[in-house]
Amino acid sequence: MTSTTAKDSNLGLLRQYWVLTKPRVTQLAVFCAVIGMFLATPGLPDLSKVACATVGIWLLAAAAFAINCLIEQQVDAKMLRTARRGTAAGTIPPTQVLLLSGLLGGAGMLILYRWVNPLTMWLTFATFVGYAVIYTVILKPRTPQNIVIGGLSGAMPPALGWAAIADAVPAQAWLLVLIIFIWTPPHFWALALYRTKDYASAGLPMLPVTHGEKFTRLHILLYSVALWATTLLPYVIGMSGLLYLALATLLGAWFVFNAYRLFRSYSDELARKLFRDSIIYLSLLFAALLLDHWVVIQ
Ligand code: HEM
Ligand SMILES: CC(C)=CCC/C(C)=C/CC/C(C)=C/COP(=O)(O)OP(=O)(O)O
Repeated sequence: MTSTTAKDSNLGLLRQYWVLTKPRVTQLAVFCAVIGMFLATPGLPDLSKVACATVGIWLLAAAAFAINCLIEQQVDAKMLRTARRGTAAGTIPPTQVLLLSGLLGGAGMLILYRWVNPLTMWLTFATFVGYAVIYTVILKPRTPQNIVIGGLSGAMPPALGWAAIADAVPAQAWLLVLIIFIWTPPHFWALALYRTKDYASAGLPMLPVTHGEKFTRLHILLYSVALWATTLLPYVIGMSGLLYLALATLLGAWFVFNAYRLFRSYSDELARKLFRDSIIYLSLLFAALLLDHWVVIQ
């Protein structure tokens, strides 16, 4: 092998490890955690704590995703979307994934314990167990409510961020958790609709597989309306101002309109669009919380 091809294949392998950590999901989850950190205090938070908490939460999330890929290697191999993962394709040995997760997770726990606080470490560890064990092993193969109940772990990032700065998780932080919790079903079921065949062939009881496409579209719409209402609560309880209220109202109207379009008539294209929009929606909603917070500080 020439040195260029050796370098290329090393890069290829590194990329395969990187993919196991589901980097884009982690980015948005960590973004929500960081917003939690900035909202946790009236002024600017201690930036070195923000940096350590961000790295610690990132590392534990990456470890959780790698473990999920390891546990699901056979299921992933049956689905088009996931079959290329190194764990599913058999190009990365399980022992290496365990080692990688142990190292990332261990480093994350240490950073959170030593430079953030034990509360954040334990909450992030509980989130790790909630996702990698309770969701992946217990709920996902058993019930179409898997992503609703398991969604609690995915919704935790703002509470983790808040705990990192305030060393406590007050009601305002739990409200942000509730928003992501209610956002998760439309986010996931939109994807599950255009990937129904994949999930059916892997034997996973996702809602469109067990209850059909129409029932799923209705539930996406109902959750989207509930989400719109829930996102107004930060203003109602006085944690955000009029700027947030205006932005959340507009974003909610846009998201519900898209969910309604999908409810009225189904196409894979519309479902794919709603899935993509769900990510843009959550990113902008959390950005709006921060923007509003800063306007209040000025
Ligand atoms: C139980 C809860 C959740 C489930 C079941 C779920 C499911 C999924 C799935 C299956 C994908 C893969 C799409 C693909 O491969 O094309 C995905 C993508 C994504 N999810 Fe979620 N998700 C959940 C929660 C979350 C949370 C809490 C966040 C962030 C706060 C998030 C952010 C994202 C992002 C950014 C992507 C896009 C990844 C990409 O484009 O590569 N998800 N989600
Ligand atoms: C410790 C810590 C902060 C953990 C992160 C928790 C978190 C953000 C979970 C999100 C849940 C998620 C992306 C599930 C993906 O579904 P899936 O696993 O069923 O997707 P797949 O079919 O692509 O494997």
